[in-house]
Amino acid sequence: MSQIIDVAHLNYRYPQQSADDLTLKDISFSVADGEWVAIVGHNGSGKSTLAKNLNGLLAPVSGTVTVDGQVLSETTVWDIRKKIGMVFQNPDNQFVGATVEDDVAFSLENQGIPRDEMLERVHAALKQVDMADFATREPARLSGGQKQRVALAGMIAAQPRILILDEATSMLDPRGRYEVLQTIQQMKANSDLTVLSITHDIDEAANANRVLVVNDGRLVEEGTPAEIFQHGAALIKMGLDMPYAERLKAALKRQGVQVPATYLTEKGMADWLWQLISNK
Ligand SMILES: Nc1ncnc2c1ncn2[C@@H]1O[C@H](COP(=O)(O)OP(=O)(O)OP(=O)(O)O)[C@@H](O)[C@H]1O
Repeated sequence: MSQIIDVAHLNYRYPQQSADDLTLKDISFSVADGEWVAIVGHNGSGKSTLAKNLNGLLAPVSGTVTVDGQVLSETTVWDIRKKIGMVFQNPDNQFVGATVEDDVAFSLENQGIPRDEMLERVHAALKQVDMADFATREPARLSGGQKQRVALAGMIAAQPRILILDEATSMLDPRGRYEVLQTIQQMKANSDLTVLSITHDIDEAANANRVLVVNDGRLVEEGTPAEIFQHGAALIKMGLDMPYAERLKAALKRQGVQVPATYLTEKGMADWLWQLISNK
């Protein structure tokens, strides 16, 4: 698989920081075309700053960001932004339309799509996030979770090559989060979408092909969800919750039950428990 994102030795500092201080410290990683990568880490570790460096909202002190073969610079930034859809934690700052449908349509405006097709795509996207009934409402009057769904609908309609989700499901309840993740999976199945999701949600991270852990501006771990979740209680130090299967294992261990040392999914734990019970 070819690389769609390549970050090399990225250093970033905010203007008000002193010259010897950095928010992002020598970050390097690549993302393959079509991959789903989760970025996890404590509050304030630099995840959002990293996301904003990827589409040129912030410019690094040194290091390079290459997207789809183009090195990010003042001249390539507009080309690159067309390929990246970003959904932030607080969608309020992203709304531009007077109504929900206008807002979703705005994401398509610069693509020169005929009006009929545009309307079709807007309504299909709103339906996918279960917001079709709100098409003519004012975005400002929606709940936090509904706003996140509308922001996601904008990205579904725009069909970017790369989707960056910055805590984009944080205001949804577990069911809503599950539905949105299913929608993104579907988007991925229908196109060669690459997903980068910044999240505290363990299920969102578990859906990824790979997990990157950021701590104090540095990339400190990288692995498959299984490799990362194997860290058990140390996950909490990395800014992640423990997956349900790991919490269950810890509780069984406290009861004196010998549990497998390797990471198991919920299904893996269920199979293991079933075998344990059947053999008694
Ligand atoms: N606009 C800004 N100006 C100055 N410092 C900032 C700015 N935005 C963020 N920071 C600082 O940069 C560091 C990294 O913040 P960032 O928002 O990237 O972290 P994060 O990992 O995304 O956290 P969270 O999970 O809370 O969103 C923090 O110390 C934060 O206070």
